[in-house]
Amino acid sequence: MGTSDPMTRTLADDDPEDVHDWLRAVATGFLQSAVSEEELRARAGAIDPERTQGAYVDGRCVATFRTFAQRLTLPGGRDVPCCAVTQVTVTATHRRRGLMSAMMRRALAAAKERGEVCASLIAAEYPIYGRHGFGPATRATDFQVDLTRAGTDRAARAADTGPGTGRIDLVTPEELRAVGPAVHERFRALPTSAGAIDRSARWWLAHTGGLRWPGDERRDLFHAVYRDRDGTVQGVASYRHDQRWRNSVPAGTLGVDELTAVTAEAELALWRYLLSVDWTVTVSADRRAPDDVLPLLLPDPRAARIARHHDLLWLRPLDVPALLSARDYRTAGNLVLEVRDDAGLAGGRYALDATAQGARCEPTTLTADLTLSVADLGSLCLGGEAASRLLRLGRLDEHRPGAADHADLLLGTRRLPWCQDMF
Ligand SMILES: CC(=O)SCCNC(=O)CCNC(=O)[C@H](O)C(C)(C)COP(=O)(O)OP(=O)(O)OC[C@H]1O[C@@H](n2cnc3c(N)ncnc32)[C@H](O)[C@@H]1OP(=O)(O)O
Repeated sequence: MGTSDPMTRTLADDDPEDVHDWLRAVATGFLQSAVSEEELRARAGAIDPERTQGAYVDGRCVATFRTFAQRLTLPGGRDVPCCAVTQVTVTATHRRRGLMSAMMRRALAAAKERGEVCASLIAAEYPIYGRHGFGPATRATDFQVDLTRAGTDRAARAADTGPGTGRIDLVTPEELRAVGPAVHERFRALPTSAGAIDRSARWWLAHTGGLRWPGDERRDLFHAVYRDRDGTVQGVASYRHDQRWRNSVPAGTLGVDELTAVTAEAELALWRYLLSVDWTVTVSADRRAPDDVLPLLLPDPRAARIARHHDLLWLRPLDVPALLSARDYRTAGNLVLEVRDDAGLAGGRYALDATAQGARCEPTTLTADLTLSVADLGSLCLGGEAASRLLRLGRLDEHRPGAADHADLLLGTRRLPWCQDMF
């Protein structure tokens, strides 16, 4: 067994075996025992060697860390470049020696250098990333709808989308690949889509079964689209069905994998469709917005049980002026924030001037209204957390009475920020 200290490096540009070794280490880090050659080939396509770090001991990869370029939608519908962090693993033999922290520091510095406005990730466990300046910025709700209690009309026409409106069509994976990306891009640009992230061509390929490997447990999805009266696709939904029966009676669960709608009409029509599929007693819908309309669509909203309510997207501001200038605010107003950042990446005092025409945020010497950590700014910046709640916890310092309430008025959003995609 080697005794040398781990050496951290980015992957080689021109060596597929280097990438494959790294992917095997990711699998080990995530406690997956074996990876097929086919899976290695399929996964390798996502990897940009320059943005991928590995730590090596005697030539063996013991820690992994990867980032990729992402676009994040802010309140108001504009998006900013973001550094998405993923596949962070340290093999059990080498954990708690600072390997992850060292790779994180390097990745955040590189992101700042590239001009990425913040970093994002989905945290496996809550306590890992706060110390690196990440705060939970969006939450998601997993609903389980008991159709036997919901009071919905099971005999109604499945695709009844209402008088004179559009229609639901089931489409093939290839058809979804053709129409889905444009719907999602339009969705991302809506003023109410804060927290949405872009989907690559690879994302659509994986979602529609174009990237598979043996042992992949993803079940085949059905894809439905909503077309409005003019034939324009305004929403898409993908779902699976477990086809369960008990004593000759349907006992199935329809699992909603995703639902993205550009119009309210499309959103309602797609939900009505998903709630009406025969052989179904339970509709499960994971990672929905906490303020999704789903429960209120049911005559008995309590039939939509909340199975889980959890943090999803975590954000780490890297460029406070760029982040706060690009979003819209609920009302006009001024706020001076003192941001503490132990890593020295985004700290400083910043003046925000929000108007109906747009916002400006720049470094200032004015007296601060609030002092907060960069991680708490990550939680507040999309409007998914309240400054007044953090104040009650003693996590913010208020230098002007009412400043936290004023921050809530400015930063709060009509709809909660929401990200339904895992990465
Ligand atoms: C975005 C994503 O990819 S999420 C996936 C994260 N990966 C996993 O969960 C896979 C299993 N776990 C692991 O691979 C590792 O334990 C990691 C990646 C979570 C941490 O890697 P390590 O190299 O052990 O972390 P590192 O030594 O840098 O820890 C830094 C600090 O964070 C703390 N920390 C690390 N992991 C955890 C955790 N799971 N819970 C609580 N604290 C933690 C450490 O105790 C340490 O604190 P200290 O500086 O006060 O001593």
